[in-house]
Amino acid sequence: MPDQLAITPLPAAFDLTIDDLPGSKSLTNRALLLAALATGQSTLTGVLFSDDTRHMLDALGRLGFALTIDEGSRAVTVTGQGGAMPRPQAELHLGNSGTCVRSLTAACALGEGPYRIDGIARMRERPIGELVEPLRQIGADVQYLDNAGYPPLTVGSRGGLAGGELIMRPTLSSQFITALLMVGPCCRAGLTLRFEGAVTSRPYVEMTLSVMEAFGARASVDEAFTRVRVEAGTYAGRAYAIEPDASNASYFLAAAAVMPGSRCTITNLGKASLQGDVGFAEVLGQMGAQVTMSDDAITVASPATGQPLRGVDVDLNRMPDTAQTLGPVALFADGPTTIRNVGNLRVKETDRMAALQNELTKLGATVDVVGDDLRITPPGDGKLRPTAIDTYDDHRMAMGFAVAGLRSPGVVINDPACVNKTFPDYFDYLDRLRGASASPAAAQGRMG
Ligand SMILES: O=C(O)C1=C[C@@H](OP(=O)(O)O)[C@@H](O)[C@H](O)C1
Ligand SMILES: C=C(OP(=O)(O)O)C(=O)O
Repeated sequence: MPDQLAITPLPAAFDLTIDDLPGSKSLTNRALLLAALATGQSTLTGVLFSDDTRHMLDALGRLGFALTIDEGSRAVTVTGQGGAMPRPQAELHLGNSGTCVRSLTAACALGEGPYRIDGIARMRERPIGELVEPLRQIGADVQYLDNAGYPPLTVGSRGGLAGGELIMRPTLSSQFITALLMVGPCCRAGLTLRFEGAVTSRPYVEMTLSVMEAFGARASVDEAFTRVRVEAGTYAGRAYAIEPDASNASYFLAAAAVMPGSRCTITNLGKASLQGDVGFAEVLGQMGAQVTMSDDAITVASPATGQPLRGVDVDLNRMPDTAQTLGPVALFADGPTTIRNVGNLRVKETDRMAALQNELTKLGATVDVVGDDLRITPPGDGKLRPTAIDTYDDHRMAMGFAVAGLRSPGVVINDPACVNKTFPDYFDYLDRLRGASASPAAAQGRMG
């Protein structure tokens, strides 16, 4: 990919159905790890192949699990070892993948070790202490190799994890809870987590429990979501189909919302999804976009003729990865947009609060960060300033800001290859909108 990619505005409205969106990163990495912890073989279909999932595949290989990878048909077969780690030691390099670093730190605590876990420079700035402390309490030996509370680290245990009950105060990332839950069945006494306070990014924890149950775990949650109990037991290998990635669907749905007269449908994703990010379509709906969602399809069309997008005041704690989709959409609204309760954006691929503020400001918006909230006021004259967008090695900066360039001239994406983290073919999919922008349905302005 080039160092910079100019996004040219679409020539006309588009009408497009995407029925082959690549698989979910979150589901792929959960299913791969649970398949490895299970007894017997699992075949996963709809697998995402991107940097983050290649790190998981590579790690499982280094840990000694047998994998058969068929990238062409998006399938992976994993031979599980019933909760055992085939190799007693390994070195894992996990890039900037939070899902890998957190879940593999917990899983490696099942083996003797030491297993060494590390990532790129940014990963060494992403905290992990809120996972390490509870892991130590249930029998893991974790040593920080550089800075306390951050990778790199080594992990292992003498004879596995005891389990029992853990009190969890609010964490910066739900991935710590996910990591603990996934090893829950392999703990001698099972695992009970008691949450003191709200669980951040909660739909991801619910997703974890759903995938665990699909692989045969027994788990229960109370109605108020203050206690989760996972029984000791064994995961069972199975065939598992991975859904398309809902976070990555958000960019195409956003494009339909901002491009007058346009419509986009994503299939195999809808109300029945395990991914909280399907809720982003409803945020576009609150802004005035026309939204329909069935069990297995989502359609978003721009507001009815003559209606502008409205600014919105929304809590995105349940779907933080969509903040970088909403930010650029907010530029086209008729008033300010407030994104609330997203403080943990500061510890993701980059400091996403700062990155959003910098780049939206370059495009002409006024952006105020107040505590864990972001307030975005679009340019007063309604026109975006042509500019090169810095992406901070963060795939979602590239993907989200490219949407603005579909409507407004002069948007250039720096380092577009950063999309490889979760969506290597992103710009090819974006070109499909261009291809569909002269389609007869769109040209007739069917969406009003
Ligand atoms: O569990 C997961 O698969 C994820 C959880 C979220 O992280 P946080 O819980 O840190 O918000 C999300 O941002 C990330 O992309 C994937
Ligand atoms: C935050 C993200 O990734 P992770 O935490 O898994 O590195 C993301 O994909 O937006």
